[in-house]
Amino acid sequence: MGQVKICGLRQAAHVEAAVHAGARFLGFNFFPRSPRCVTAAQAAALMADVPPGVASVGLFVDPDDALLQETLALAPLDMIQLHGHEAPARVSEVKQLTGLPVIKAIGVAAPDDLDALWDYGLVADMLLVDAKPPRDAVLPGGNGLAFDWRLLSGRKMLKPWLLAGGLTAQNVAEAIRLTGAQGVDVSSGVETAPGQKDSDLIRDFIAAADGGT
Ligand SMILES: O=C(O)c1ccccc1N[C@@H]1O[C@H](COP(=O)(O)O)[C@@H](O)[C@H]1O
Repeated sequence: MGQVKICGLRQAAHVEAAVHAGARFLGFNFFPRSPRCVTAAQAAALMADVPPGVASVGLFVDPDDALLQETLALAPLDMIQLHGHEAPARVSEVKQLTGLPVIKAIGVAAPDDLDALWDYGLVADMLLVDAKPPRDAVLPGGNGLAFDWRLLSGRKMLKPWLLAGGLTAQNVAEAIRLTGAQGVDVSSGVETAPGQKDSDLIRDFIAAADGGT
């Protein structure tokens, strides 16, 4: 089975659905402007029954040290996802500060955006290749937008990576086929409205991703 990350979880029933369906990563969103945002205490409660072998990932956008430390004091995350404009040096700092592996999200819209995959591959533990958000977007991710997956075809990566951006149960197998991704990450595609996850959509997505890998 390929690796699936279900991001932006806010309810225990959806955590359970994701775990039972075989998700390897669960994403908890700490970006205040997101409709998927949770507090550290809420994330801690959601993580309480997550079994070993399933990683709890904290999603942050340009976090300062205090936010990272305060969140980790309550929620024992396994990994940090950085989804803002963090420079490579900040990725290294966050790794050192938290002692946790870091997933760095890279927005892709055109071939020029691909150079960053190499630069961040030198410092991050895992890469997350997402669609670049539109200029006027409120959210730097989680917009349900895909990019031209053919840009990644045959691309050598320095680190393990997840494909994200506009993935759904309907398109994930094709996305995996075109990019060679060994893992995928989804938020909007398993929701009925922004921030409203759906257990059936989570199960359908994981089954479809499994069929594609
Ligand atoms: O989901 C959010 O609200 C979000 C907010 C800020 C940064 C990143 C966010 N989500 C990440 O974006 C990918 C792609 O989302 P989608 O499937 O296209 O909706 C998602 O998997 C999250 O990792």
